[in-house]
Amino acid sequence: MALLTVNNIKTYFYLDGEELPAVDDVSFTLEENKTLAMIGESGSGKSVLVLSIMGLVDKPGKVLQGEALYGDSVPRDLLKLKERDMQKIRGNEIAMIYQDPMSTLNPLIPVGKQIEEALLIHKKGNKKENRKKTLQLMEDVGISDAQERFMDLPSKFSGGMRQRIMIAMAIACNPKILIADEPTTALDVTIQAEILDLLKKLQKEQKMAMILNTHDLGVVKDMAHDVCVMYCGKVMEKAASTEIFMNPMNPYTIGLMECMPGQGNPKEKLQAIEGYVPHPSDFPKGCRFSSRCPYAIDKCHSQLPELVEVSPNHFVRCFLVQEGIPLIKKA
Ligand SMILES: Nc1ncnc2c1ncn2[C@@H]1O[C@H](COP(=O)(O)OP(=O)(O)OP(=O)(O)O)[C@@H](O)[C@H]1O
Repeated sequence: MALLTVNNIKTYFYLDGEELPAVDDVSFTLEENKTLAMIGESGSGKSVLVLSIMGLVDKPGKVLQGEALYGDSVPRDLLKLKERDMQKIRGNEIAMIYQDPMSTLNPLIPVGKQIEEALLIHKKGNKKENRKKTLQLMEDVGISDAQERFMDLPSKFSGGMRQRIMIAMAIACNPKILIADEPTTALDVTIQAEILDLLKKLQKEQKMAMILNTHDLGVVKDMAHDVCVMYCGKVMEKAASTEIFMNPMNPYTIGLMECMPGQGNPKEKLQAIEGYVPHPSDFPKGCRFSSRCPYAIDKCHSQLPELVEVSPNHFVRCFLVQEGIPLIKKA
């Protein structure tokens, strides 16, 4: 069942007299207890999208349109809630973790106190219960000597351990949705796997739904039930994860797959998508990927394709796919 239905969100930034479409008409559904991965290179709009849903976009940004219908029986539009009501949901029913734990953790306050604070803000229990719950949360996220480490400052912990503390804060109030924005990007590869395993375990135990922003298809394959591929503020492809990996259709998705280690002959050099993600002030006139797409035809440079359901629950934004034109790379 749908827990969050996002319809047509547009979030633009206004800088130096220019209008910058960071998130441009994005829609998706997050199912209860499921993980939806948002994948795309840096600058594709993943962070701005989740900040828009959380009501955390500040000037010069503005959410111009859309709805984020949250809840299963009587859904409420998060974008229309008063800040006071949104505060009750943020950190309580919908929690977020970021790439850099130090941007969330206060360096001057012991970690145990910070986790406890997350419970206090939402008035969860009395002092004694909260202390017990905090120690349990620390154990749950893999800090085994919780009692001894309760009063330690964040600086006493490694990057991976800080991320565990941030996860403990995020899950303290048993959120229904956890938004993880590049949660492992800043960590060593071995630690990344541990944090992802932890998120997977907690999601199952706590029956949370999760939105996972990442630029790493390996993470998507391992974690996600559903996938949205984003590029330059637009959804390029959307389907169940198994379908995306078996049958990627959009040239951008195919490009991302070709960059993924372990896809082809291990002796061969990894492919890369040529060029860079354009800045929003410089998006191509037609399909946003047309300036880098190895298959682009004339039409792709002048018209923007719609996102079309090409098979049940598989949506693709590409003229070639929609018109059945075979993808042939230009020499
Ligand atoms: N405060 C801001 N002012 C102006 N432009 C912004 C601001 N925040 C984001 N943007 C622009 O919005 C676009 C989308 O950025 P966003 O951070 O959402 O991308 P992303 O896919 O999450 O990438 P990353 O993983 O690097 O954060 C980018 O072009 C970015 O430059």
